[in-house]
Amino acid sequence: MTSMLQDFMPDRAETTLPYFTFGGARGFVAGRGAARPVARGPAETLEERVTTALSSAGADAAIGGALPFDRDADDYLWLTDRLSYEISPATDRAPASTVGVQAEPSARIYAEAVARALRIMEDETGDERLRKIVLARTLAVQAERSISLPGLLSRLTEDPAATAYQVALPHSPERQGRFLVGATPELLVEKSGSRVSSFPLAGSARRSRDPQADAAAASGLAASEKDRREHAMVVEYILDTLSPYCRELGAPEGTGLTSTRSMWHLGTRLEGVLKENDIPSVVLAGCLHPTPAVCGLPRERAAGLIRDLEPVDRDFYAGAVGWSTANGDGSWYVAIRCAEICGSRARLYAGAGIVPGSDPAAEAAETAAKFEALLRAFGLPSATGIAQ
Ligand SMILES: C=C(O[C@H]1C=CC=C(C(=O)O)[C@@H]1O)C(=O)O
Repeated sequence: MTSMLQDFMPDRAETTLPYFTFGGARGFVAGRGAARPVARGPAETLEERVTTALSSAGADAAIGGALPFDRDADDYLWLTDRLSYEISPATDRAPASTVGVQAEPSARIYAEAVARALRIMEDETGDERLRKIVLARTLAVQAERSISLPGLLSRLTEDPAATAYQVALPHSPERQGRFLVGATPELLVEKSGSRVSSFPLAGSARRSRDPQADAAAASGLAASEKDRREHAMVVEYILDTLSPYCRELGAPEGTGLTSTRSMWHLGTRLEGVLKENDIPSVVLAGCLHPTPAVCGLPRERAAGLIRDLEPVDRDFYAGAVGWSTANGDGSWYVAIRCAEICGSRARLYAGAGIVPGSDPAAEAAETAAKFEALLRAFGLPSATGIAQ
């Protein structure tokens, strides 16, 4: 049986799917041409593996793909001999007609896990105490037939505030032709020459179709002390992690409101100037991820608890996806608002940051709101997963 992955393996003609693709309404960057996999490994060895791969590559080559949530798990990157800039793959094709949606875990069980995390935070003292954890849940979608990736990606480009993406994931005997497809509003790190930037998001409110209710949701978020605390931890962590690489780094505009079609967020644009221009953007992404926007603080403590409290493995959700050219320039995004697609099955992921003062039911509702962009792209009702 021919897998979807085989359809775009290196030796085949440039046919359907690129190795990785990122873009929006204005166009796409895609990895094309001859390609080979970068040796796989954990975050610790990323720089060494990337340097080796690029040492034999041409000036137009690029590395792109996905870093998993777990820093000890193997990443999945491709070295392609060129990037191509393409117009959006506009298509009316519906992704698929869905036949079943199952919340895993249910919103109720998720809220219980949030309550447990809050109790842990309350009970702990000292520097190593848990200060923030991001807990996620999933929706398992079964479609009638194979899900159309161009159809899904095309629908995801409709929100100009997000970067739509599709990256190949490693396949196993049971799961051939897997992809991560999503539309993320969160830039992990971008490098252009000596300039580096990041746009961390944390702190959320669901948007409303009613303009008055929408404005109230925005001003409620801007005034929320809990959300500002949740956000500040991410900004501080990114500043601390990037500062050894930078001779200038700051947040010139401070923290403000930003929005996608379905969510309001607190966001802070960080801008810096690198000490060394040739550090690959993928290496910077490897240092930063997973930030407290998707993991927590302290990072290792939160990652361990996430493994205990979440019943479904995150795999590449909440990792990083992006591309890096031969001279190191490129863009890496936080892999959120996404679904893992494999044939006729999809698994949607959404998480929410928990800090002292969080309310379990409100966090469950927030994850439901974060599913909305993907649900809309699938043509499913936005209420799916709220009460399940
Ligand atoms: C973890 C996710 O969102 C992060 C990004 C923005 C706002 C977030 C929040 O308010 O909790 C999360 O930190 C997700 O969408 O799965």
